[in-house]
Amino acid sequence: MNKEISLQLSNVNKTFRTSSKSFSTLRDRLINFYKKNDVKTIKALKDINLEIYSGETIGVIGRNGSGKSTLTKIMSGTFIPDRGGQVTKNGTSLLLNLGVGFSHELSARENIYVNGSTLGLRISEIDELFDEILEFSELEDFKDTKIKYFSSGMIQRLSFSIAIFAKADIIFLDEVFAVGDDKFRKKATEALKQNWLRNRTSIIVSHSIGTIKEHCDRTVLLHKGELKFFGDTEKAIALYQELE
Ligand SMILES: Nc1ncnc2c1ncn2[C@@H]1O[C@H](COP(=O)(O)OP(=O)(O)OP(=O)(O)O)[C@@H](O)[C@H]1O
Repeated sequence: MNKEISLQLSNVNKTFRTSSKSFSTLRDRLINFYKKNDVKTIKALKDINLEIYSGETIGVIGRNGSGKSTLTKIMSGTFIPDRGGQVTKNGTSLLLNLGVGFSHELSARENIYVNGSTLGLRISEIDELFDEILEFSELEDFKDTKIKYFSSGMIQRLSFSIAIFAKADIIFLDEVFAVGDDKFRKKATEALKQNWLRNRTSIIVSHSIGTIKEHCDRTVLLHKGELKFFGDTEKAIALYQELE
């Protein structure tokens, strides 16, 4: 079978520079004028090379600070790699960040339209999906309430309910499996499987080994910014557990 490449990373490095001189007020600035500025360099990703094929579900695991979110942001285009690195994508992509991009002064109804548009849906498509989105979120009684009055769980549910209808060829799911309460979580996981994991290329970042084991065809193991392993999910998990 001829596999089509969905996403390819070549020589990807990511360096962050942080400065100790970060003052929010003029007073701070004056008091600390003569203080030495310690610039720290963090190599969050070191020479990453990988290929992901169309339709695969890929897991990304690693300990805190190993570079998982940085890798996802590079793959989705939120961050650019250091010079010399290359990310090649076949199709459109979407980084699912629950609740990000919502306006708290707008109602659930208005946010469905605004957020749906940013996720690639046309207004006429949102018109058609509107009732389904609202029903899925179980927030029908709050459709005209400003979301500043919502709990964080309600906002996540609304955000998730829009995202499952989003249009993209590749989706990045950074810790989205913990959405809502137990009952909603089960329903959300099933919807993700139906809408995304079965049909498209998906990259799942999670600290939940159960989630990775359940969904991922292959898994990336990151350790201190390095790609320690990429392949069989069971093997990646075993290696990850040896790290601890
Ligand atoms: N915007 C940033 N500016 C400076 N340093 C950053 C930035 N983002 C990440 N880092 C650093 O890069 C390294 C990798 O961070 P990253 O968030 O990718 O790790 P992670 O594996 O997703 O961690 P976690 O499991 O805790 O979410 C860390 O040392 C972190 O401090």
